[in-house]
Amino acid sequence: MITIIGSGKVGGDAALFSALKRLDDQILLLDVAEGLPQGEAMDINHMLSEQGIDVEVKGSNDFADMKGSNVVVVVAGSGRKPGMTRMDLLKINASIVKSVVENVKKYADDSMIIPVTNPLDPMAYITYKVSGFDRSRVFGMGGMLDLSRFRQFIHEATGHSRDSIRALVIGEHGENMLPLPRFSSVSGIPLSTFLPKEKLDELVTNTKQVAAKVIELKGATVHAPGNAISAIVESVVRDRKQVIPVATYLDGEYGHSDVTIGVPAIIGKKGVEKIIELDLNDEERQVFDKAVASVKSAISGIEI
Ligand SMILES: NC(=O)C1=CN([C@@H]2O[C@H](COP(=O)(O)OP(=O)(O)OC[C@H]3O[C@@H](n4cnc5c(N)ncnc54)[C@H](O)[C@@H]3O)[C@@H](O)[C@H]2O)C=CC1
Ligand SMILES: O=C([O-])CC(=O)C(=O)O
Repeated sequence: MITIIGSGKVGGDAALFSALKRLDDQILLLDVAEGLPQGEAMDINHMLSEQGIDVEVKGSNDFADMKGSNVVVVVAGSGRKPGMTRMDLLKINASIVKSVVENVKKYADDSMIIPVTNPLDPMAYITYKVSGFDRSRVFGMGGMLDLSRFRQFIHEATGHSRDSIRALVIGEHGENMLPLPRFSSVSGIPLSTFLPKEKLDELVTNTKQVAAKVIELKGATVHAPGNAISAIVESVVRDRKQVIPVATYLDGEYGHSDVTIGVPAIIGKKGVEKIIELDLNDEERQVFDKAVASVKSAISGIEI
C-alpha cells in the first residue's frame, strides 16, 4: 500500500498520478481535515472507474489505517504565499512533520518515507531524525521536480523533444538550488553545443525562480510536484534503479555530514541504494556548500 499523508492539492495529485500508473493496488490518502481525504478518494475512484483501472483509493483521518504501507509520502502542511520563500515555512511545518512522522514510526515502521513538505531539506532532516529509520529509507522529493522545470526550459530554448533532454538539479530545494548544465544534455550531447553560456545562465536562473512565478499566477504548484512524487515512488515499487536527485542524509559524501540535501542517488526497492558523488567544479561547489550552510542553519534553529 502507498500512503500519502496530506490530501491537499499536491497529495491529491500524487494519488491521482500513482493510481493512473498503477503503482499499487491500494492507495491511502490521510489528512486531519475531516471529509477531505474521503472526498478526494471518491473523486479519483470515479475517474478510475471510467478508465477501468482496478486501483482502490481510500481516504481516512485515522493514522492507524496506514499499517502495512511500504511507501509513505509526507506532504502535509502549509504552502508558501506569493512573496514568501520556502524557508519561511520552517516553524509552522516543522511541528506538523514531526507529529506526522511519529505516526509513521508507530504504524508503518518498516516503510520508506518520502518527505515533500517545505522547506524540503530541513523537513527531510526532521523525518530522518524523528523516524530513526536507516537513511536509505528517507529521501525527499525536490530535485526531481526542479529538473523537470530545467528540462522544460531547455526544451523551450532548443526546440528539441522533451524526451531527448536530460537534466540534473541538486542542492537545496530552495534559494540555493543548483541546476547543473554541465551534467545535462540533449541525447548525451552537452548543452553547450546548443546554447551559449549567457543563455544557460538564464535557464539556471529561471529554473530557480519559476515555482514562485507559478504560485503568483495560480496560487500553488500542483501537477508537476504530484507527478514528480509518483516518479520517485515508481522507481521504488518497480525497482527501476533510476538516478534521481533526492534530499538524503549525508554522512561524509560531498565532504558534509549530519545534513540532508539534494544529491543524485540510485532509487530502487531498498530506497537510496547508492549516493552518487559528482566531481563539482569550484563554481558549483560554492553554491552546493552555501546550500548545505543554509540547511544546517535552519535545522540548528528547530527542536527535534
Ligand atoms: N518538495 C516539493 O517539491 C514541493 C513541496 N510542496 C509543499 O507541500 C506542502 C503541501 O502543499 P499543498 O498540497 O499545496 O498544500 P494544501 O494546503 O493544499 O494541503 C496540505 C494538507 O495538509 C493537511 N495537514 C495539515 N496538517 C496535517 C497533519 N498534522 N496531518 C495530516 N495532514 C495535515 C491539511 O489539512 C491540508 O489538506 C507544502 O508545504 C508545500 O510547500 C509543494 C510542492 C512541491
Ligand atoms: O515553490 C513552492 O513553494 C512549492 C515547491 O516547492 C515547488 O513547486 O517547487
